[in-house]
Amino acid sequence: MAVLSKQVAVPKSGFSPIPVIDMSEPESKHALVKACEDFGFFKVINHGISAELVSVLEHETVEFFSLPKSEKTLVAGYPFGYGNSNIGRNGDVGWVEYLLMNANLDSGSGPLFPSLLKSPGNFRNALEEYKTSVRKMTCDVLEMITDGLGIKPRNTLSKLVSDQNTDSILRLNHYPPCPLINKKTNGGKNVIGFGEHTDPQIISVLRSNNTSGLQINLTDGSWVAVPPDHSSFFFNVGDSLQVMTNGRFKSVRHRVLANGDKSRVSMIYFAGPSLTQRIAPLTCLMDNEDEMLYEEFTWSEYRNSAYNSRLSDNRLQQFERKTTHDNTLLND
Ligand SMILES: C=C1C[C@]23C[C@@]1(O)CC[C@H]2[C@@]12CC[C@H](O)[C@@](C)(C(=O)O1)[C@H]2[C@@H]3C(=O)O
Ligand SMILES: O=C(O)CCC(=O)C(=O)O
Ligand SMILES: [Fe+2]
Repeated sequence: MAVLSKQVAVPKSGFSPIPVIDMSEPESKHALVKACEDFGFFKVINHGISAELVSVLEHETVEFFSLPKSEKTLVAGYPFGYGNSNIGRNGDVGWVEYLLMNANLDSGSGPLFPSLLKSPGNFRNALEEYKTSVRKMTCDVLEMITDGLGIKPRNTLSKLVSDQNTDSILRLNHYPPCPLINKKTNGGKNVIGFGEHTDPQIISVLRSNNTSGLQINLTDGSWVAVPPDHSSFFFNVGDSLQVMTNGRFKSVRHRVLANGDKSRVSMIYFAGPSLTQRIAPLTCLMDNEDEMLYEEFTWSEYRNSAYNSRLSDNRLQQFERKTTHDNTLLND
């Protein structure tokens, strides 16, 4: 596995500022909107997803990653399939192996489905049930957000990701314990599991085992560790939702640091719209004097441009509009 070892800022420790949203409490909608504005990140509890389903999928995922490398690479591919160390096609590497799958309702598990497993049927069923449950929870969260924003109809956002033909992805990540994290040999430097980035889609839903590593970047530039919680889900605002809210919601930068002792296993559902969906600030969220901060684009255009970029790039920059304020400054 290729290694990227570099000195990274030490995250704040102690009390965790990560907002916790109780899905069984309708009034959480206000805290939800504030979390999207202040952090672009929140943890969801009382979500109603079966712990049994999640633990079966985790078990099957661990089984898959335990296969010999020669077998896993039988399902290697791009953009979907097994990958190891290399993230995307533009030179990014991390201490991670992964399985990326199309999460469309009608995609089935595709030709890359790992039939090499002892019990492929269990893995396939767990994946299908997980995608269905997580998509439903994502729609519930997006509807709570629309309510909190005072937008009607309630499905303004959820309809973008609930369809048969949305461009959603399911990613299983495995970060093996990293022997390079040893103070004597590398001077206590961190090893990057998954480099800092924002997610291009509308919203992402992450569940991991109890191994730490995920960090988010606060608006003051500092990194904060996200305490792992295997029974909860973590949501992060993606670039497309930042644009649709005209910058009101923040697409949070995040990264994963490798762990010296324990493996981390995570599953992330990236809720994306259909390829032809127009992404632009929602006029119902704008006041008369507000200016659109972004040029409009289709999800297909944005996805193509994102997949040609490096992980840490600011992908939205090229879609930012010059505002009257910028033009005034230029003319002064
Ligand atoms: C370096 C890259 C990997 C990525 C495609 C990209 O060119 C830039 C965006 C990356 C990202 C981040 C969120 C998701 O993990 C992902 C699947 C996505 O949609 O955008 C990855 C892409 C990837 O791993 O191929
Ligand atoms: O594995 C994780 O915990 C996060 C990975 C991530 O951010 C991603 O796959 O986009
Ligand atoms: Fe991510």
